[in-house]
Amino acid sequence: MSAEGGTGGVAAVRCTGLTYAFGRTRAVDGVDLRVEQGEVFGLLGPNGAGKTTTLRSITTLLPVPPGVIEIFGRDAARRKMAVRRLLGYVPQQLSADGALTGRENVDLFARVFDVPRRERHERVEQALAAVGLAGAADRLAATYSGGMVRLLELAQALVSAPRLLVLDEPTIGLDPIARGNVWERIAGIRAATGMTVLVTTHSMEEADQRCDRLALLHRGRVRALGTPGELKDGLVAHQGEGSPPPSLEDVFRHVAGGELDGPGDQREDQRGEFGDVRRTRRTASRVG
Ligand SMILES: Nc1ncnc2c1ncn2[C@@H]1O[C@H](COP(=O)(O)OP(=O)(O)OP(=O)(O)O)[C@@H](O)[C@H]1O
Repeated sequence: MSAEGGTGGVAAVRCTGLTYAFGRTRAVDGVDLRVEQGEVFGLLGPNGAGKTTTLRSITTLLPVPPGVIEIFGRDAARRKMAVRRLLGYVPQQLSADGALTGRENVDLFARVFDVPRRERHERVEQALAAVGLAGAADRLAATYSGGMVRLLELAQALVSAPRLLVLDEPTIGLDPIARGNVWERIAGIRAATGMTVLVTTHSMEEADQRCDRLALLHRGRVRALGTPGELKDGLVAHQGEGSPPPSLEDVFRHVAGGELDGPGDQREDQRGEFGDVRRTRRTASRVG
């Protein structure tokens, strides 16, 4: 394996020295990442670490120079439209329209993403079925629960049959059953299609159980990279045998905790919580 975890072959995502600044705020600061085809890759880190900015760069929503991001071998700057055709993106912000039915929402995405007209009907039905919403497809999205809205957004992202599904905090604000349901659907679709999944989450439990590999971002940089097991073993090696088995949360506190806990000079927006964030998307109410 290379330092970025590569095993050779074309990566689903390759970032080389990705840097992005909003004015004087350097949100992402030299990120090198390689996501292999077919894996579920988790981006973790405290609030303000640069996760969303990284995802928005990868999905071509923020401009990056040539040579910095490649998606399945296509340069994101030079071949933006070709890259967009390979992607499905579920952003943190609500992307479903409460005044439309579930089916109409998915159909809208099929049109926007240029799904060929003769395939459109079938692809919309397949996407709704894949997330378990076929039975609710004729209801207005405004009547959906928060968990159903997230599944609808997943269907919207899936309707273009992406090779890479990018999810920004897909389970935030959902109860444990709805969270499990979203992950089960993602796992099922991935098993059926071989799709690559790149996801951000604040849930250590989900990262541990659902992701093949993880990158911990802190202040715009990758501070740790590996499988959940490798990251925990690394902490054992550092602390020495005999310490209690570490959790992923322990790993993260070790990597960035000193800075997070210290008085420091951090801005409020860069102070992080490694536990579940309390903020929720309040999806259902916002749809209404
Ligand atoms: N549109 C913007 N304008 C100015 N600054 C921004 C903008 N978007 C993000 N930032 C800043 O960039 C940094 C990284 O933000 P980003 O949203 O990428 O972090 P994150 O890891 O996704 O955080 P969270 O877990 O809270 O979603 C933060 O300091 C943030 O305040």
